[in-house]
Amino acid sequence: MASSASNTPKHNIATPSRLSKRRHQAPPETPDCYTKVTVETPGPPRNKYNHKDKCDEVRNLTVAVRIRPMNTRELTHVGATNVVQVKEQNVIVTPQNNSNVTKLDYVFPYDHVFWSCDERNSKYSSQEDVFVEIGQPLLHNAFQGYNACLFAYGQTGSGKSYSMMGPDVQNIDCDVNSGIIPRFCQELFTRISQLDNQCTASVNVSYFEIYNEKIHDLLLTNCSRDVHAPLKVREHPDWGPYVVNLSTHTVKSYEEMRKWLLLGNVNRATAATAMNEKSSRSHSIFSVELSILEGRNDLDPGRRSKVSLVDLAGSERLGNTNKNEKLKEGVSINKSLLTLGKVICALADQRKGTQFVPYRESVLTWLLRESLGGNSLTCMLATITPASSHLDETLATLRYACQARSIVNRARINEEPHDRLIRELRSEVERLTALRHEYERNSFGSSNLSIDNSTEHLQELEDLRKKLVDKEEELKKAQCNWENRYKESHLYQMQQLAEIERKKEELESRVRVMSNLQENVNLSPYRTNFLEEVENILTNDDPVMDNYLQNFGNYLQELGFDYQLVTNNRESFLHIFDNRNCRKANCSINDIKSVIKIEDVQPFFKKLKWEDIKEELTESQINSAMNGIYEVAKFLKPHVDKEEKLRLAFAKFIKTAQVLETALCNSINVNKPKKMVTFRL
Ligand SMILES: Nc1ncnc2c1ncn2[C@@H]1O[C@H](COP(=O)(O)OP(=O)(O)OP(=O)(O)O)[C@@H](O)[C@H]1O
Repeated sequence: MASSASNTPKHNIATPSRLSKRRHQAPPETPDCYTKVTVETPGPPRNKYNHKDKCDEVRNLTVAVRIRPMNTRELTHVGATNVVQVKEQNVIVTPQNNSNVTKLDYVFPYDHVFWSCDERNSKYSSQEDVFVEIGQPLLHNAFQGYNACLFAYGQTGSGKSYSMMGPDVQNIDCDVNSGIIPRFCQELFTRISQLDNQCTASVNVSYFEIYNEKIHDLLLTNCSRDVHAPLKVREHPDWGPYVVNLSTHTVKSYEEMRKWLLLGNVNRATAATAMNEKSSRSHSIFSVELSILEGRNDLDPGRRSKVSLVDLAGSERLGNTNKNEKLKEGVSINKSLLTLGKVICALADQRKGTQFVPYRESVLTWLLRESLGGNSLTCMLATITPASSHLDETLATLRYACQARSIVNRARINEEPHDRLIRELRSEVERLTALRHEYERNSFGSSNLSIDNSTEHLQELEDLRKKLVDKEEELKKAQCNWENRYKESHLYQMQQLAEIERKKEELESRVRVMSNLQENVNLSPYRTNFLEEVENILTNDDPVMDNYLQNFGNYLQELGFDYQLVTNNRESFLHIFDNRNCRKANCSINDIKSVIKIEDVQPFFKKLKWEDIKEELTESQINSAMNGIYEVAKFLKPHVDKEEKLRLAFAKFIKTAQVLETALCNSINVNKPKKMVTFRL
């Protein structure tokens, strides 16, 4: 196997692009898998970005391919051969030649190629080699403040979990076989311990899986994952998509981190499939959040980063799965991977003007949005088997991986703008200081400078000195400004907190009042503030219409009058309406005690004080008028903490307006008996 790998590729090596041009010439017996690779596999990205901007890193996705040894099943397959070879950073696929027709090789170039088929071969890449090449840069990026992501992609059983975690996911102690994740965790703490004494670092971890398009927290200790409700994805305006209520755990040592990793691995869904004895059936995402503060207090600059280590489930060909109940699982896994493929395609095509990237079509791609074409430095590890029996999947994986190399990510150092300014000024000062020293050494150390040259150098040196002094001054100012701004914002935060506390209390009292109020009393933000007082004079009890009053009411109606009984806590009144003459009168219950027979009604009426009925307002008229008052009030509202008296006066105004409104609303004719409200203007 190793020897075949080291064979020099045949002369008919052709890049996939050449092959595609000749595809129509392929003989009829060309196997299916060739025609399946319909999209032209891209060559190396022509405009490879590796441009370091002032604050941004614009970089193509780094793509690595790892080839694992053939397993027993593959070796015992009839006609099994090794069809994959490696030459420098190229993977060469040589299709099996069982006819006389000449077949063409496929050559795929990558950033890293790991040949892990035979330990005795000099090209052999161990777990450590893989970590050094693609794991350590992640750590480096994280310490600089960049988000980073590594995801393992490949066919089921091709070695993703082996590369990411190791041969046994439940025994991840760091040894020669440990995968990228345990090594990453261990080295993370080694590096933290080597940080400057002034720096403080904090590490948080989370671990979840996406299983059948549902998210499950893998770090829940006492909760059965079967009954636990799946978590949801939401989008934060600054951080992008995130998992709601996902548990995160602060870890202070590798030992603590290891415990969480092990717990997560145990919880991860595994099931036997026809392809792989203990195949991982879910996509798992292990995230490490690192915050570094360059000093002991909040004023010192800091940076944060998030590293996502993703072990994708293998793409399962449904035809190869022998259990029906696994069908749904396979479909969901394929849906995520299918969308991942679409996303990779769309992103790779961005240069050609494709705008839409279907991130939202699957949970996986939605959550990996920042890692694919966003604020992250991302690496893809594609794993393959060299066995001829899996040629078509291998070609598909290689094509995917090749295409992914065209994806461009734009990463930012995650820091506050003032931290960035201070960092940039500091590095500028350092650069200028070094330049000055260099100049001084060169100018004064060299004796054979001409007079002209030395004057020129002295002038340049002077310029440098000035520039340096200016920058140091600027840095001092920036630090001072930031300190003042911090104090100001701290004060402001405290005020806001007090205000929130006050609002909370107000809200609680509003809720209490609202739950007691009659449903026909309208509420507005200002109205509710003062309803508690009104509440005292409102009553929910209906006025009692005893027999006597009932009789009197009947008399009134016979004579063509309307009436309305109104009551408050103290006494009841009768409003009598003479609609024919557009007038009304009020009388107390005691006043009508003298009316015993219908003949007594007329003299009783004569004694009443009548007043004209003015046109009644409708409820909506009252509401719109009151809304106008409240709108004006909003503009008049005095500033918090300013002019206490004015605020008091304003509060009284609002209160009065609100009481007035309640009274007006209550005076409108509706079917229900009216409440009587007394108010002072
Ligand atoms: N580089 C390697 N060297 C030796 N053995 C390997 C290597 N890669 C994978 N294997 C072995 O191949 C088998 C399948 O590997 P692994 O479980 O990592 O595949 P996978 O891609 O994660 O599968 P799935 O998609 O089903 O999760 C395991 O027995 C593993 O030990």
